[in-house]
Amino acid sequence: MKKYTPKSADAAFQYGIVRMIVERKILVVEDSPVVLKVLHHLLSRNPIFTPVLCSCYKEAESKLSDTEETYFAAIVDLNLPDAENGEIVDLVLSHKIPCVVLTGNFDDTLRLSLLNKGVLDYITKDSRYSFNHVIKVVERLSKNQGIKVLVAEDSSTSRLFIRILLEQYRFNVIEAENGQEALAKLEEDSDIRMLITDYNMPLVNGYELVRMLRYNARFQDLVIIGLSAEGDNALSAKFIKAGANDFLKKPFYHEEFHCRVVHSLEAQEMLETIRDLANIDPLTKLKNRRCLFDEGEQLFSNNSSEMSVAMLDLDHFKSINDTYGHIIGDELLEAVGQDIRNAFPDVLACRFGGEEFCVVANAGGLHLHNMLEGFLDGLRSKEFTDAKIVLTCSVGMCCQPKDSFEELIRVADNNLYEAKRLGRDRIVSDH
Ligand SMILES: Nc1nc2c(ncn2[C@@H]2O[C@H](COP(=O)(O)OP(=O)(O)OP(=O)(O)O)[C@@H](O)[C@H]2O)c(=O)[nH]1
Repeated sequence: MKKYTPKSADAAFQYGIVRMIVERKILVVEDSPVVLKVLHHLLSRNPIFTPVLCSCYKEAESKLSDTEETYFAAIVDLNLPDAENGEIVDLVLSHKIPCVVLTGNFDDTLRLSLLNKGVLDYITKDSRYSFNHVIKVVERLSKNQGIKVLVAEDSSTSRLFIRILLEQYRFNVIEAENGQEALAKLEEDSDIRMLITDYNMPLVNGYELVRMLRYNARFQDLVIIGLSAEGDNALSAKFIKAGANDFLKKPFYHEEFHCRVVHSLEAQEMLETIRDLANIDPLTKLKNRRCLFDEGEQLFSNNSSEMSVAMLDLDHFKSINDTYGHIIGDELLEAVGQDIRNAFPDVLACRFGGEEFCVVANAGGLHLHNMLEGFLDGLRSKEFTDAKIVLTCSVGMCCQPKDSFEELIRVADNNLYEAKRLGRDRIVSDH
């Protein structure tokens, strides 16, 4: 069974695991006040973006001359009143800022020349969806920054070309000269999210590499794109049958390259979001009961003799709901979820149901007992919400070896009832 961990920074944000927000300034150069207003509104909806608005070339030039400021990306109107021939694009690119071009009319030749210059996208202002598309491109850039891509390719020229294309989209790129080196890098660095691999490589070729990776459950979420020189028409199917997500024939046009890279990544991210939704309790942001049993059984099968389990249940929670209402009750559960994540950082901590939680440690009972004491002390000394509500919690532990994971839970649950019977706010353990 698969161990669940949120992979993307976005998922981590969504589930409240990452709290720090990094501000990213987006330069917007556009002479139409209406378009400026729309872009400002759309960008401001994402808390990490700070739009910096300019209505002409001169204003943008002056902003960019301030060397203290760094811009994450720029959205520019191609035809400005004081720079009618797209000079703004060269200005922005000369500062090495990723640039999205907005234009009033579509011109295929101009579009190609701009993309060849290194512009990320060329978008016509023909409907309100165009502006959403611009924001999507900038958001994608922001996500890409945290994504490590391994390029496995024996030709240094090709490797460099692919690196440049990926870095244009702000991916974090690492390289390997052959399949064997790629495999070693993937084994040692679990942060690599995507592999772009050539077919013809010494030692281990791209096809063998993909097959080896897909045999290993650890690499099931790795996004793989195969590359090959022109000629072998059967190769694309071969790569995809071996488990690659997509395939590109060289020489490829860089817009197609980016589309395929982003498309494959987004498909994978969607899958992970669905998995997050299936595994994380939305209120407490703790793993849910189904995840507890999946991961708990796995821990048990790896090391059943050194396993300890605790069941935690908030005391008199019904009277808190009755006194303050369910909304406040929910706020408390949310805050307790955060406290549990903080108090048990390296162990499996889940919401078992209602106001009951379960913590599973792959270690002896003493270690878990100490962590639980710390958590209960923290809870007693805290006042929740404006109503200064004090919470306590009863805990049942099972630390003696048992025949199954379910049996560990059952014994911990019995001890929890004993803790309640003895007056609550305490730990009852079998150690
Ligand atoms: N607000 C809120 N309340 C919940 C949620 N899940 C369960 N509860 C409430 O938790 C309370 C649990 O009550 P009981 O099982 O009677 O236990 P208790 O009042 O905590 O008493 P002891 O466990 O004996 O200390 C019930 O009132 C449930 O409605 C939830 O998601 N939100």
